[in-house]
Amino acid sequence: MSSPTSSALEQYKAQRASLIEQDYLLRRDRLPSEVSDLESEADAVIRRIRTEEAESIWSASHESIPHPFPGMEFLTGKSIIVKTRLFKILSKMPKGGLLHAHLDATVNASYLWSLALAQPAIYVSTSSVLVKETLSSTLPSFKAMPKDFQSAERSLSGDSYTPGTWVPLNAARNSFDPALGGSTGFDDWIIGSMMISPAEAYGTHNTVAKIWNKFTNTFLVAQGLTRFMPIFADYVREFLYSSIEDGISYVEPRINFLTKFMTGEDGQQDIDHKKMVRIFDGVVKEVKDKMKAEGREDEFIGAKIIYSTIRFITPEELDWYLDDCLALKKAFPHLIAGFDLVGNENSLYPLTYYLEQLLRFKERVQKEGIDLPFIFHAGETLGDGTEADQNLYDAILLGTKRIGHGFSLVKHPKLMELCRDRQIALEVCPISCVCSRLTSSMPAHPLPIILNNGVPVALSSDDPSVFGNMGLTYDFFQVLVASEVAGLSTLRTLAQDSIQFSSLEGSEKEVALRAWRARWEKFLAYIIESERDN
Ligand SMILES: O=c1[nH]cnc2c1ncn2[C@@H]1O[C@H](CO)[C@@H](O)[C@H]1O
Repeated sequence: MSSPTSSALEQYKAQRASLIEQDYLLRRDRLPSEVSDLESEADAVIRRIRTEEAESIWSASHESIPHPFPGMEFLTGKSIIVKTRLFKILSKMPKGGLLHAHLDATVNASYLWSLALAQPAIYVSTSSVLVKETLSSTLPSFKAMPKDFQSAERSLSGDSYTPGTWVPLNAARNSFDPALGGSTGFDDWIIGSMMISPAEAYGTHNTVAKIWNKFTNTFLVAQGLTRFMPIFADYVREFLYSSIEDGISYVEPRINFLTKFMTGEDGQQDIDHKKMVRIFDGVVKEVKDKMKAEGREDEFIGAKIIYSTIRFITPEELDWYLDDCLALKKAFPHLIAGFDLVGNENSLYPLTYYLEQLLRFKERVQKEGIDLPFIFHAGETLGDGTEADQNLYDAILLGTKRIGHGFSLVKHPKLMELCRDRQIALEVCPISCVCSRLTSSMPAHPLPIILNNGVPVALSSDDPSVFGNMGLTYDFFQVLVASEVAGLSTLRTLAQDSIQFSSLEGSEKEVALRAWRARWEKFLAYIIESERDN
């Protein structure tokens, strides 16, 4: 066989370099022309650490983690992630906005538990007798009771316990059967009921349908605690401060308004949605004022709420929630950013089920000149052509401002084009996708396809208290280690999109972007400095 001529080889190499260049120039995760010298230097540091750690930390043997690799399934890989220098560096990164998180799943479960233990009004019950074999699958229920409530029981775990009876929380904890682990076993049981463990996600519940059952239960448990007014205010405060601590400067949580009343301090269920939003507003103001007093106002721009209810209600009930959302928007115009329907798209009603109501609402807000867009979950599914997948068509036709998840979007060329042309951002939640069994690991996640087709992306944590991916550092870490092309400009693009496509308005957005840019420059300097000190 004769070899190619040297001119043919040279020509091929030139063509190859040009093709790579043309391809890279179209990738939003690269954009080489925008990079400053400082960013270029910091990027080189990040890449070197990533390569080194792939060969050191990720190639070492770790107890009970048989095949570690960068971007591996999160729940098992987390204990390795926190050992890396890359993680420490990313924890200092200014992340921009958090645009997709369900409020009831935003605060560390252990912290929520400590808030609950400090409330004597809280009672606990179970619907069946507790035995060792079924403990982890038996759910605790919580309820705040009025002061004069008398309980017939002091223990959940004794033979005499009648299922469904309310027991004071601390009494139940102190008397918890030693055979079930005593008070430590009690704490572990409760916290385990609000989180997803690796054994559940990758073993017992290793399908989308099974993990959704566990996932839904975590909310049932947590909401018994978070929707008690004295806890609610502390919860929101902790959500804001822990986000700020992680470099997040703006949050846009989805709040589930399905339940019409929250329980007040006196144990009466009489805190309506208006009072609840007023509490939220008060905490946001308090945190803003405190940050300002500390000269740190550039670290926290504020918060807005995406009003949500669950897609199992009837169309008639939806009318009530839409009216309620509109009334809240009128009372708190600076706070209510949009409307969404949440819950498992694979098993609950599709958007088309509510079409009449949604179209009528759209017309009404337009007529009244109110800015209250839909910000729908859609396409959070492995389905192709299923109702869950087709929610993408309806979300776009109904004028959704962004798309929550949009995991199946990449299968639809026309919809990808529309999202790019209309700049409909996707709220991409990588760790959530891994935990909810949509993808096995980060290298298999379609994020680069979305990004490089010009669709804006706001990287989000979704349900951090359930998955343990508190803040946004873990999600940014997974993105950075899952691709050789990804670098600091990828992270910068994602952070900038999260502000650009937030519900912040005109001058608010400008202020947020300006503050973020200044912090980004400091972050670059910090990376370079940390390398010198290392
Ligand atoms: O990723 C998600 N997709 C759809 N619904 C969700 C997701 N995460 C949480 N919720 C839903 O939000 C409600 C709590 O406010 C719960 O009903 C939960 O199922």
